Amino acid sequence: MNGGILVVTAVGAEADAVRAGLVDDTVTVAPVGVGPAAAAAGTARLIALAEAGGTPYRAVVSAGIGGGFPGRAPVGGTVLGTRSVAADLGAESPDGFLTLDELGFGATTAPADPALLDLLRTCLPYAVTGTVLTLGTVTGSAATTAALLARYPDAVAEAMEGYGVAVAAGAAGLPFAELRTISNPIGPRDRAAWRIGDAFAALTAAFATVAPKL
Ligand SMILES: O=C(O)c1cccc(C(=O)CC[C@H]2O[C@@H](n3cnc4c(=O)[nH]cnc43)[C@H](O)[C@@H]2O)c1
Repeated sequence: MNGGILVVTAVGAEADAVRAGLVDDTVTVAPVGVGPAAAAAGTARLIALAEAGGTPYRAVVSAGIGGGFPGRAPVGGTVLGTRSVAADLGAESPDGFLTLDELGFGATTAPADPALLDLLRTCLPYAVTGTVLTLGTVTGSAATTAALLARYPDAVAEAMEGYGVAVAAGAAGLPFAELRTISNPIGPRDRAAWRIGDAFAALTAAFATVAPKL
């Protein structure tokens, strides 16, 4: 895949970690804010500006740190999303959570582009592959962790931006993928368990391998 790749992160420190792995300027890295709304709005604006400037992007990657489901994605590990799912977009009911799809209002799943995902998997054979959840609220209890896994048995990680980035990329007809490195286990809130430095190092290592192939 030649040039014009947009990598969207939430915060500047994630963008710096990605840039530390790059050797040239074929990849544009931009922090657009935390959460799905900031991710969607920021990504859409960057895509539109590039199109208007005559240098459109060829693909979009949502990248950054995330939480890993214990036993599936270890802290310090790397995850590639087969799909990014807006896991809290829907309605509660006495019988359980209803997704937007079930309500008939749209889709909550954004699949990764197969060719882009294949390329990333080839570059990162050590990465865990599976569903990455996008949530507006960081999971902080065993009960929510279990409920999410019951609804999404193939979930490996969660973060707060992937689905938003995917919606913006999809609206522009661009291939999308999500790459996360794991800073913390998902479960009862425990700030002492965070390993942000390890996750940033893994982001740098991943993009050092991936960027020359994009
Ligand atoms: O205060 C806490 O307990 C807490 C726990 C996990 C994450 C946060 C954040 O505010 C981080 C938000 C930021 O980082 C990504 N991220 C990292 N880990 C997770 C996670 O376990 N669940 C969801 N998002 C996570 C996220 O994409 C944001 O950009 C605070």
